[in-house]
Amino acid sequence: MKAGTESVTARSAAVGILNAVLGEGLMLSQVALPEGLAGPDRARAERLAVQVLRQLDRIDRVLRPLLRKAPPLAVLNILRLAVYERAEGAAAHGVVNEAVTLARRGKRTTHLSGLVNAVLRALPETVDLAALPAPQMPRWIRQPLVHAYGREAVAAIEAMQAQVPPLDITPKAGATALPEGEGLPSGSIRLATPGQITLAPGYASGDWWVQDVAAAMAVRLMRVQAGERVLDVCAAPGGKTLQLADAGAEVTALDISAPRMARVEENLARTGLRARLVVADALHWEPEAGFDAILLDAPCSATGTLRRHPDLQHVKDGSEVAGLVALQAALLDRALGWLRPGGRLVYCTCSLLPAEGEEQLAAVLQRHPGLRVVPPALPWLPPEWVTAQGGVRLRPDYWGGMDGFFIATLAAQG
Ligand SMILES: C[S@@+](CC[C@H](N)C(=O)[O-])C[C@H]1O[C@@H](n2cnc3c(N)ncnc32)[C@H](O)[C@@H]1O
Repeated sequence: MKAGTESVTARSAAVGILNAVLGEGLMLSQVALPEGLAGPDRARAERLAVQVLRQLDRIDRVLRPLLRKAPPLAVLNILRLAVYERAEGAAAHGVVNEAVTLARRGKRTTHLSGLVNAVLRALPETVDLAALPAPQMPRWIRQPLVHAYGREAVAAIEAMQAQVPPLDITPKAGATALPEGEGLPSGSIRLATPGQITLAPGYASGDWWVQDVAAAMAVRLMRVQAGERVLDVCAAPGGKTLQLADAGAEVTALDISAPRMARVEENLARTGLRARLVVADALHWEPEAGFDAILLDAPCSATGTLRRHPDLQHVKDGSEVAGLVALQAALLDRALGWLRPGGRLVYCTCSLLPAEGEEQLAAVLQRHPGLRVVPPALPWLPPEWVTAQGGVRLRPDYWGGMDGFFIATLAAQG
């Protein structure tokens, strides 16, 4: 296959992804890529689509003055991709030619290939997306955040979300083979050049796993001791299960999804760690005995992961949040009943919304008067991250970028 054809294939798949996300409301993980798309083209197509989704508002600002009326979505997405590639420094003639070729090939776009040509030729010599205001989160996310954290914090979060996120890994205790990177204060490593993860030193030997620095903090806050009986309630795909097992705990990992649990199994096998796996609905399951510690990484809006999953803000509308908040409360109430006397429960969500964090904590304390918050005691944790209630609010603009998370440790009083 000629190089030109190859890149058109990746571009065409990228436009297909954009059409599915922005037209059909599919999450990126639900989009089926064309069969037979080669591995590198597949990766490139996904990367291009994610970058366009991350910069969508900026790209549309560049295009708007050049369009008299909005073209059909399939044409608009070809233009969006081309603008992104120009901003990345690709040569103008190559980008225009390939965009026009793409338009000509599509049944829904061929009649507008002339428009694609004209618009892209009218682009300024230099397309500088970074000079434009960072895209804003949709109202259902933005408004509660402005209210809770203020405009300045929200602007800092949005500026971070417009950037390509770094890749963090959690090293296994005693790991010998590690890729090059920056050691973060909490023990995670931020990779210098992520490249192809499966080829990085120590991947095959299971010396580490990919895990955002913020996600790893929930287990660090648990301060698990070797030999403790620990339950990981919503475990899959298992990054936190690995941490718990690596700390020497006797881990039971539970998840409602069998396919997702299969990934926990794979991760345990690669890293040589052990846990008992249970596929069950936590709202109906009952343990045989109480646990010393429980981690509840509850299902949530995932609004803390917009840096990595910019598709979410283009697909979701916030209508699921109330149901998720109710599910989190039900899971909390159930899991609290599985603690042995003196045990502790760490509740966390990768959400930025106070309803799934700070407010969820206030509500559980109200429902369980015997419960108290255990303040975090970790030397590297900046005190300003600790909330008035004793929870930890992690924001995407911290430490050069991390997932948004809320974490709180609960224990019975006395
Ligand atoms: C945020 S993810 C967990 C991520 C995981 N702790 C990790 O670190 O890799 C939430 C998980 O909750 C699971 N889940 C949702 N409802 C559940 C239920 N009723 N019982 C058990 N697991 C559930 C989902 O299948 C999903 O894997």
